Amino acid sequence: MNEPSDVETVGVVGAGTMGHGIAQVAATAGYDVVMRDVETEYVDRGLEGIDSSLERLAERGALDEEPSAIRARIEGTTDLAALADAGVVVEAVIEDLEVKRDVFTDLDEVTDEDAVLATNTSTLSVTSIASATDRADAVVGLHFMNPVPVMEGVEVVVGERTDDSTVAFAHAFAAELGKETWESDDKPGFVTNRILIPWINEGIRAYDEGVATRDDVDRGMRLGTNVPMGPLELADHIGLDVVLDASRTLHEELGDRYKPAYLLKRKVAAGDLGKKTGEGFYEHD
Ligand SMILES: NC(=O)c1ccc[n+]([C@@H]2O[C@H](COP(=O)([O-])OP(=O)(O)OC[C@H]3O[C@@H](n4cnc5c(N)ncnc54)[C@H](O)[C@@H]3O)[C@@H](O)[C@H]2O)c1
Repeated sequence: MNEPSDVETVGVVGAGTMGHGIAQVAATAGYDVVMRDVETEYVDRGLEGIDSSLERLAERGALDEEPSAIRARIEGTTDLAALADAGVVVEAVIEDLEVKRDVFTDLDEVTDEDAVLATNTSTLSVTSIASATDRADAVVGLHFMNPVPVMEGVEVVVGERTDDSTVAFAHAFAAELGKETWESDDKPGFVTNRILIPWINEGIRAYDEGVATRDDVDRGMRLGTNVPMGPLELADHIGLDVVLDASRTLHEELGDRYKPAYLLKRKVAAGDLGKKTGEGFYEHD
């Protein structure tokens, strides 16, 4: 098993909202990073996201290095074999168990046997993902929060077969990235999404059922409970498709109190996914 301090290269699979954020914080912490997505277009979009985030952080004086120096440590690719030298790989592809299991089977083949394989899943079973490999002891959940460069916490999720040394690695690696951690057993939604997802769905229902306007649902929760974002703003920020996938898993595993809101399903069916498509509950530039 690797120690985070021995790791030189971090692999990231998926260059979307979370993947490119994870690549950015790993490079900022000094690691070389290989970020892989399925199409060049998605890789390029992820790299552009990193460029603009690094520029913003530099303007605020939040970086110890020039953005270009950090950026030079990140290689974007569509080639899975480019992850061969990674000491740890964090998977952040879409929230679909079969897609994630396929990715882990591939990672098991291409990476060194000492490499730790982590999943950023929001709600899926780490144990089911790990069982697609021959190294379930070295598979762990590393659940980063969005936006990754800003949020301080990472949830470490312990699967049925995750070895204690892998859990220790996960905490230490997150600390190397400047994050604080907490630990959750491999139960649907872990700590955060088990509680957050029904909160978001209830906010969508309150809006849909005319309890208050969109803005007042969010304003009410911001001003009334001191959260930084109301449920509808937060849903746009996360991605309505991601919220719906998480809701469906929780509903399936935990019953009716986790049923996805009707309006959430309608927005996703219309392709209005929030910030990433420019329209969700709000319009975004
Ligand atoms: N968005 C959030 O707020 C948030 C927070 C925590 C965790 N997560 C979890 O992180 C994961 C990614 O979510 P996201 O919001 O970044 O989604 P996203 O849709 O922004 O990005 C997913 C990316 O994965 C890529 N992809 C799909 N199959 C792939 C494959 N086989 N190999 C490589 N890339 C592949 C897609 O092309 C896309 O670019 C999900 O499991 C999600 O539940 C999301």
